[in-house]
Amino acid sequence: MAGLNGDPILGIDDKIENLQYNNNNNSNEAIDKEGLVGIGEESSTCYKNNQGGEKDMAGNSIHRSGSRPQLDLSKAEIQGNSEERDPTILLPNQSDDISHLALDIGGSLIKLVYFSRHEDQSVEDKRKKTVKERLGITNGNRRSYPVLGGRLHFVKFETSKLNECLDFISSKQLHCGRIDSHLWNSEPPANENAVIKATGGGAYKFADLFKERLGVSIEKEDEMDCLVAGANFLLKAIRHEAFTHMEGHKEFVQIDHNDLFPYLLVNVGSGVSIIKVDGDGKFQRVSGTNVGGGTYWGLGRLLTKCNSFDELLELSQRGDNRTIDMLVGDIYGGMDYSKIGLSASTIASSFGKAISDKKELEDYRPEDISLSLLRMISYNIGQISYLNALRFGLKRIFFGGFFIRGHAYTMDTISFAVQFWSKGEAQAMFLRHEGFLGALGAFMSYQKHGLDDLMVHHLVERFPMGAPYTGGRIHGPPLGDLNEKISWMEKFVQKGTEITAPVPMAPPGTTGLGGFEVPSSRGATLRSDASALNIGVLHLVPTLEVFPLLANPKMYEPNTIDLSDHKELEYWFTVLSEHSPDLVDKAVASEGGTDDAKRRGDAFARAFSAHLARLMEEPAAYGKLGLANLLELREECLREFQFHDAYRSIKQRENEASLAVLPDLLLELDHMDEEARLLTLIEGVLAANIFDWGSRACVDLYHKGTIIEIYRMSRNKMQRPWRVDDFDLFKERMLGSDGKKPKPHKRALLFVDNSGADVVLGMLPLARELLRRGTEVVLVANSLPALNDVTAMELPDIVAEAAKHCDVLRRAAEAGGLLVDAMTNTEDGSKGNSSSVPLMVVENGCGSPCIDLRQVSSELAAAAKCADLVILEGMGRSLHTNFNARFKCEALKLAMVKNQRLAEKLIQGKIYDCVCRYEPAPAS
Ligand SMILES: CC(C)(COP(=O)(O)O)[C@@H](O)C(=O)NCCC(=O)O
Ligand SMILES: [Mn+2]
Repeated sequence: MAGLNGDPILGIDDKIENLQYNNNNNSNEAIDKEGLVGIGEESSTCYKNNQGGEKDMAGNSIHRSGSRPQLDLSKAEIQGNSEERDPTILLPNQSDDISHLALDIGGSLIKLVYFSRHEDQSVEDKRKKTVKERLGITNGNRRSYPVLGGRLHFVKFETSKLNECLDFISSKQLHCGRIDSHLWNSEPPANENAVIKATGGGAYKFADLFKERLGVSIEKEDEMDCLVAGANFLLKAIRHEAFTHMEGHKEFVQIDHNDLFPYLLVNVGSGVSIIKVDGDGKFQRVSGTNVGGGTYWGLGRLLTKCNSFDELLELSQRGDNRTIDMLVGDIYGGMDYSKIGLSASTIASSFGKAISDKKELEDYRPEDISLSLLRMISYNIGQISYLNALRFGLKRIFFGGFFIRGHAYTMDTISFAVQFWSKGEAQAMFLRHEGFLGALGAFMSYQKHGLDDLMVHHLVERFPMGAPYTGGRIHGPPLGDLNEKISWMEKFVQKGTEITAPVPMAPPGTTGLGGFEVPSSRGATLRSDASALNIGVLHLVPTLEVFPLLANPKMYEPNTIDLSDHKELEYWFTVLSEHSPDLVDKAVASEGGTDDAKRRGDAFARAFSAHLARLMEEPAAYGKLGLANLLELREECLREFQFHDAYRSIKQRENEASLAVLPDLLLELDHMDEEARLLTLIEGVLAANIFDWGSRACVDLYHKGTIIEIYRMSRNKMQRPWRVDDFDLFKERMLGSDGKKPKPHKRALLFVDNSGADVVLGMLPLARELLRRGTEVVLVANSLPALNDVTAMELPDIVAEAAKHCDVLRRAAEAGGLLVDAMTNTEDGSKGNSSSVPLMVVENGCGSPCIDLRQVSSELAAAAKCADLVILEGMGRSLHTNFNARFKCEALKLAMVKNQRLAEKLIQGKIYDCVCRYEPAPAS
């Protein structure tokens, strides 16, 4: 390569000589390697009209309790522009004492949904103020009320342990109706009139106890109303909520919000309710059956002497129902009854063999009895549901309720029945939050906290981080503060127990043949406590938006690597596990290496490995799992244990080193002609992407040489053609052909990646080139630290340093409001050079090495509106995610592949190969 290949760049060696990662000089060759009542008997049909009023079948009004406390709307005013979408509504007379806790108190479980408000940690720094002014964002589309940023938590307790639940509510002061988390530590406020919404039989049964213990009144909400409200909310607002389950295979179904109604909701509790849902608050209980979960558990207990529902389910796993059920083959001498499409293994009569067997109850294995019962009840529910779907011409049936509890075999059996009877016309679907439908619905009944308006992109589901977690079970409620978390971890370690998820049980030897056909996932993924884990914590971030430049947001899938392939999951699991000790070292060092930091580091390592193990066991536990989620999990977990920036000092060191050589690089670039310069700039971005502390291969390299040695080697390896090389196309767009000068881009969004050389010697010079051509440049950086990625908070200082050496950058930074101090210092107070195109920095809304463009910050969304070029840089942002993303404008994806397996898989290349993918704007 011309220009920087040889010596000029060597001239800067001496300036950063001391900035070695390690004093080993043998570096030169290194780069070449590498969640009922027995409703069935209840028959009242309730139809709620559009206005929210309810009538029974005779048309009588049903009392629906008013919601207290309510919002004080007096003196309410819209802040900012009332024309604007979702303006902020100021409620000056409203205190925050709105209860944000709701319960579903069932016969066996208490489900609790509560909301905790984020402590607003966002700092309105100078950069944000200026960016907001420049982009015309008045409040970032943030509705400070009624929807508040915070977290929605899902917790459950056994009803027999009601006292634990009351202690939990009390310890978190959830009954006080306060939403400010910091108040949890202060004196509980008076709550004489406090009301908690609750549904389920226990809302009646235990109302006095709640008053006695917590001083709160229980306001009962209708169970059906709640189920439907909860289901509608989930289906509209939660990504990957619904899934099908056939032959052990779980597949998420994306429901189109505009095409959700009508559907059939089958709630399988003790009894079964079948509800036709036509819209929000519009539903009818069209049928039900008294043969439900209570029947399975009741009969099962009598017949097997089991002590719990879970035990009974576990027994079924090892059962063989052929010993009890009468099969078609038993009647037809082992033959199929093919004329009417029944195979020999079809159950002709559940428990039918028991009539002819001359055996007593003791002669049957409890395992076989349990399986036979489970199949009988599941098939029956599936069949009745299908018949009701047929009655109303419905294709979609959602199953929920305590009987399902994420049990693979139950779901398979129900699915099979629906499919068999409908001949594939109707589809059985299940809900990840199925256990929490009622509680969520009760929560929704608090009038106007605005949750019903939330959209998928406002909710980020995260792994339940803080709960004591062992053996694949979450033990009790989530832990509140850090000390609780750590001390739990320590206690756990003292007990000498390993924190690992349970090893999935081996499929039983007997096959249990004898269904319509044989559901193949039988027991293989049975978890005694499955429903407790299938959900995360929902982070409500009302400011998030869909990136406006996505060509097709509905089809957009951020992840390139599909982790539903188990081999792939295993590989990345190993990569992340092996990286963990090094990460812990860095994290502990970043906090001064104190004993407290060490304890936290230890706790982090255990919590992270437990989460990884859990996901290995059930990858779809929290919805569809991609590599980006795993990488984000790691960062979230670090933050959970209060490691806010593990690579802080490394980033500083690399920034300093790179800023020291920047002037020489700029000088060199300025001596090149346009074409050579553009090539050198792109090479520079690709080469500097090698400074990646998340890649094992790269970290190994850093132990072998200085920053500059590595940088130089990397540049020397930049021979074209790169493995993906669209440079010529990009060049033509930038410089033109046949003497024709193309119009410069109006605004370019540069998604920057790592600190140090990556941003300073790679992306900033490229930004400078664009600025020079009259293109506005927006540097898009992370909101929170992740590995050694540069953040939007850090970037203005880096730009300011660089601007000291470069007029183009200085003028643009001034025009973009980045050099605020510099501007206020100018004598006439003029806002920089008005003729310069601005350079801005905006945050992307994430804290991960990857980016999911369905959920970005409002400032990025605003900045994107008039952009015509998107440049994504780095492996996380342009390969792990967004490699296949299509935009409404031109896009350039630049990265060095620093992982052999990814190189092979994605670009049929090898480690350190480069990607320069240019995609012109689609024809409009
Ligand atoms: C975490 C990363 C995506 C960061 O890469 P970057 O976006 O900084 O280019 C990358 O380092 C990575 O995929 N690391 C894990 C694979 C490995 O160690 O080989
Ligand atoms: Mn990075």
